[in-house]
Amino acid sequence: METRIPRRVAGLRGLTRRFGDRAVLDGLDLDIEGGEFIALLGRSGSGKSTLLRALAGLDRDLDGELSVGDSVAVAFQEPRLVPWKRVRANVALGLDVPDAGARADRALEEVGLSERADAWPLTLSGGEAQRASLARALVREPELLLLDEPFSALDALTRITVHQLVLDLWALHRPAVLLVTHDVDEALLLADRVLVLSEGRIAHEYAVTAPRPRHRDHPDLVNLRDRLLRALGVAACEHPTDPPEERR
Ligand SMILES: Nc1ncnc2c1ncn2[C@@H]1O[C@H](COP(=O)(O)OP(=O)(O)OP(=O)(O)O)[C@@H](O)[C@H]1O
Repeated sequence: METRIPRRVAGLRGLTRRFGDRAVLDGLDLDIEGGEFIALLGRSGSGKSTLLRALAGLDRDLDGELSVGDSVAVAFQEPRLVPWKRVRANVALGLDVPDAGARADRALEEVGLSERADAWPLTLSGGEAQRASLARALVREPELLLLDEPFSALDALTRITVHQLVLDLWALHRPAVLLVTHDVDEALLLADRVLVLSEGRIAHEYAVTAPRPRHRDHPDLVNLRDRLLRALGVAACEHPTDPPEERR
């Protein structure tokens, strides 16, 4: 019988990041296994982006142990496309292989953006630009894909489409994903594991085992949403006996 041995793509032990006197990350431990989809929640200023920058190798002022493979790609909240390069060239940027153009075309096809390959970034819609940014991250076939609130600027309908796209791409390429988000429902719809960052550490961790595609009314998700909101220090969902003016 074949047993799957999880492959670790990142391991952090006692990771600490100080800004002046303040330790924003304070002895944080985290392991990321190959192929798992993690969502990272935390109050504003809790250090989510700081942790992501550490994992991306963009911050060297760290104490503790940080072991991350070379194969890491990041997509940020704003797509960060180079305006004077066409979409295909943006996707292929820094890709040092002979068939970079063909790979970029394949990645653009996967995100449904083939028709915009020769467009200038400024002519893309928000959703298209975000898909180009995903193609740029995925063309590197990363073992670890870091997503820093990539959906937060999208309108609700585009967001649903891009959620599905990310799940499809994840199923196809199976990178480990660490998604930073403010949105509890987004975390529950997408991730296998939801982490809450607080006081510089992973303070809470929840496994999400509901099968995909998920619906937000699934009883497991309703229950987890309540627990997550409490962990984040937000009042849990409205109660039928609440006075009307206190309801959302
Ligand atoms: N370069 C810096 N210099 C000084 N302080 C910083 C720097 N970068 C981040 N910080 C501080 O570290 C804390 C964590 O910031 P970070 O951006 O990681 O939080 P976050 O959880 O991603 O927040 P948000 O959800 O609002 O995006 C904040 O208080 C921030 O002001």
